[in-house]
Amino acid sequence: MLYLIGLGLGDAADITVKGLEAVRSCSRVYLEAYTSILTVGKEALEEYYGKELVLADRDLVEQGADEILKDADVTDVAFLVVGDPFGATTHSDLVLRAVNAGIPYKVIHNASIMNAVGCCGLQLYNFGEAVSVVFWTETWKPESFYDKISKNRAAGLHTLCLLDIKVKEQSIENTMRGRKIYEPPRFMTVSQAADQLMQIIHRRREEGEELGMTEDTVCVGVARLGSDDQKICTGSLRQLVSCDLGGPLHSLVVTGRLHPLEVDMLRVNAEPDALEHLQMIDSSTYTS
Ligand SMILES: C[S@@+](CC[C@H](N)C(=O)[O-])C[C@H]1O[C@@H](n2cnc3c(N)ncnc32)[C@H](O)[C@@H]1O
Repeated sequence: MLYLIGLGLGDAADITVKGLEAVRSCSRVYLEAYTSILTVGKEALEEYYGKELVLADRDLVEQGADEILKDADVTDVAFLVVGDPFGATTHSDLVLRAVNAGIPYKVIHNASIMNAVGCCGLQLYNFGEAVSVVFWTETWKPESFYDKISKNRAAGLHTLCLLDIKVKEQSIENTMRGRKIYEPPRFMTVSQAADQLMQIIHRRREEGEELGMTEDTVCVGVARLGSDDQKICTGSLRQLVSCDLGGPLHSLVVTGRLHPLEVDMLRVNAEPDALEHLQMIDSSTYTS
């Protein structure tokens, strides 16, 4: 049996009882290590589970799936995913490979950033399509996430922006020379994502485009949701450029039309200036 087990968002103890029992019964346990991270590392999980874990990077999952599935028809193998196994990244490829190989599989769910983000006070029903914000380079500055946010906002919907994670990346030079030297891991912060959005807004304003959001749009930055030191900060996009929410992982929410209850909830974690702004919002007409 292949078990896909969600680990939740906080620390080692966030695994469900059902998940923990499955982990302990498996002969091999893989920890997916490239789409999300917990605030604790592999060793802390090993100690808590009483089980050795094999780190599964992108190469292993995408090119070495046969190794993960080996003998899973006669023995139990676990594939651990931070959050929920089907939250944001679906790992459908691994499931389809198991199905095609006649290997039974079972999913043990857990909290995901896709639903935990509700703790910021916005109603999950009012979210549109989630987007990914990637690190810009000198020569590659994609803006498609802004267009999706604008589309959501035009429909009155909020947008969850998942922020880039770069692990086991190589510089172009090292790749070209065939050297296996990796860059240190990087995790995009709320401040960096807000800054990229501000740059898009400025550029599009100069081009005379009608804007889907502005520097004054109310946004929420969240960090390390589910952990003891989670942070939530509500402010205008401009304010979030200078916020420091600490270590990874971060997500940014761009609000759409706000319900009065959502405004009340947003006030709980609002920056002082944003508080004034929120007080002025007439939720039925809010669009800025
Ligand atoms: C591919 S998604 C996460 C998928 C994961 N399986 C889940 O269900 O949560 C990874 C992104 O989610 C966001 N994220 C994940 N965990 C988070 C947390 N605890 N706090 C804030 N953002 C988080 C970050 O933006 C991160 O880059």
